[in-house]
Order: sequence, then structure tokens, then C-alpha cells
Amino acid sequence: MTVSPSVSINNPIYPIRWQEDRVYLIDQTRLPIERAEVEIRTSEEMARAIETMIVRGAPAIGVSAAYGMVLGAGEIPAGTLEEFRSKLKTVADRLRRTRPTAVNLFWAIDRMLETADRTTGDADDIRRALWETALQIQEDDVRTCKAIGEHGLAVLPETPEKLRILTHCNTGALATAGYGTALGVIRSAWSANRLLKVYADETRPRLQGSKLTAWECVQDGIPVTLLTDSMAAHCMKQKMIDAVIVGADRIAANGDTANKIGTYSLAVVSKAHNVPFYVAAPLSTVDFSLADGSGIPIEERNPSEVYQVGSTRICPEGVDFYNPAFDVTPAELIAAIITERGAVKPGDLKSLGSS
Ligand SMILES: CSC[C@H]1O[C@H](OP(=O)(O)O)[C@H](O)[C@@H]1O
Repeated sequence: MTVSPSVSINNPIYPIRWQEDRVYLIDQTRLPIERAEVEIRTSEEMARAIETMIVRGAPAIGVSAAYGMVLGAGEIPAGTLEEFRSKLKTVADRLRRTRPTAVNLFWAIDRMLETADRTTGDADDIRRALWETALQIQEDDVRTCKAIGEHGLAVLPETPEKLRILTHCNTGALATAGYGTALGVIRSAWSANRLLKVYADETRPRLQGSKLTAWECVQDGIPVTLLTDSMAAHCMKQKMIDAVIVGADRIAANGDTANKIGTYSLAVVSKAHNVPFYVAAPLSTVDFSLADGSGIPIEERNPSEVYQVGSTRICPEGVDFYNPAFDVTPAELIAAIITERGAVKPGDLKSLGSS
């Protein structure tokens, strides 16, 4: 377990808060109309919160699953240590079944199981160690995001004017334990007085850009212009965009990157207009077991996300639907992958080591 200077995880826009014996999550399905918290008391409630996207975003899903393991450990009745460890693996399996693409989920669950396996003593000793590991994962993620922000600053294009950066989906504090990955780079650029404005794709069908990224920018006083998902090419043709920065849910060893649906087409359009296209992600998002992106599982979600906006149906009956939540951008379209250990060309990820 790393020992690092403490970092604050108490911030009103950070999505996850442990208090006493339960977790409080900002309900991201109610933003931006209302900032409300949902109380999570059991591992099953945490699993449902991940599946229904009350909490979402690769790193945030990992931290949430870690706390889901802590809650699950507290549910296991008295018995032998062997029974405890066996039941803990059942909790882990339930959390693994929530969402398939973000590798951070599986990375966090594996770290929690490693903690349980190496902890001696009784079940309460393991429960304590699990809570400490989950807290460490949460604090490390905020530190990681801030490091990503600083490394991102170093690779952003040097321009005579302040930067106009386009981003897709939500990769901010709400998608992490705090500060954000791609939106963390944008926050760092704003703090360094190098940013003019953010262009935020609305990001159909769940609208994380219009509902969450725009909300975070307003909270921080960062100028933000909302775009529909079809506007990027037109904006680039008019020379309105200096760079594109997006997040990631799973990066293969060669740099192929799975991210929110629409990212691949954004990368193609960026290439066509010579706009640098960056991915910002922690190393816990890199899956070195996959040689390339062809093996990344792509989540398909409920068609209702496509055929209705809020409670309003937007298409007739008798229509078929396709709702992949992610797509894969080939490494050759990515200028650099920005991590907490530096920014590298997609093919050089291995030089950074693993998380
Ligand atoms: C900081 S990574 C956030 C990443 O997760 C989002 O997906 P979802 O909202 O479905 O969890 C999107 O792909 C973001 O880039």
C-alpha cells in the first residue's frame, strides 16, 4: 500500500463519500437539476447504483466497487474464516457483473481480494483492512487525477492564444474520486490561465456532457459551450477547436482505447482536421492482458436510453434499437495518452509500468 501525502476527498462535487458504516453517492441521474445523495448501505445497493449509473465513470466505478466490497464484508455472518473468504468472493462476483467495459472495476475488486487474502487475524481484521484499502484507492485516485492534470499541461499545444478544448462525455470529478481525468487536464489548464473555453459534447444517449460536464464547469466558473454530438466537424472546419481531450474506460496494451460511444468518430474528425486528439486516464485503466482493442467488451445498454429522453418517447413503435455504450478508437488516431506517470505515444504505454 503506497504511503503518500494525504489528499482531500471532501469536496461537494466529488461523487463518493464514506461515513460511519455506509456510502453516500451523488445521484448523477438527478444532476444538473438537483444535487442529491443516495445512501448505500449494502453491497447489492452499490451494485445497483453502478448498473443504473447513479455513479458512473471508470475510476468512480472502481472506487464504488471497492466500497461495495467493504459493505459486503460487513454483511457476512459469523463463521469460519474459510466461509468468510468464500462469501467475500461471492460479493466480488456480483460487483463484477455490474458493467463490463471499465477495467477499473475489475482492477479495484482484485485489489480488495488481494487485501483479504494477505490479511491475517479474524474477519474483523479483514473488514478493517478492506476499508483501509478502499480509502487508499479513493485517495490515490484524486492524487492520480491531479498528476494527470499536470502531465496533460505539458503536452497541450503551445498557442499564442488561450486554448479552446473539446471534450466528450464526462471525465470530471463525477467520473472519478475527484478532480477528473480529461476534465482534470482542462481544470489544470484553467488554473494555469491557458484555457479560453471548453466545448462539451452533449453525449447522447445519457447526456453526460450536457448534464454533468457542463455542471462541473459551471461549478468551477470555467466557460463552457454545449455542442450536440454532430457539431464537432463543423467546429473544427471553422478552426474553433485547438485540441480534443477524452477519457477512457479500457485501454489495450497497444493504446487502442474504449471510451464513450462517439469517441471514435470524434477521433476520425480530429485527424481529418489535424486537431490533436488526446486520451487522459490513470494506469489502472490500461489492460495489458489485451494486445489490442479487439478484445475489449463493449457494454450494450437498455434501448430505452435511445428511444426516450427523460420520460418522452422520441420514436414510433415498431423500431429496432442498438445501444452500445462505448466504441474503440485505434491507437493511430491518438496523439498521446496522458497518465499519472507522464504522457506517452500510445505504443509506449509499457514504458510507464503497470498500476
Ligand atoms: C474518467 S473516465 C470516464 C468515462 O466513463 C464514461 O462512461 P460512463 O458514463 O458510461 O460510465 C465515459 O466513457 C468517460 O470517458
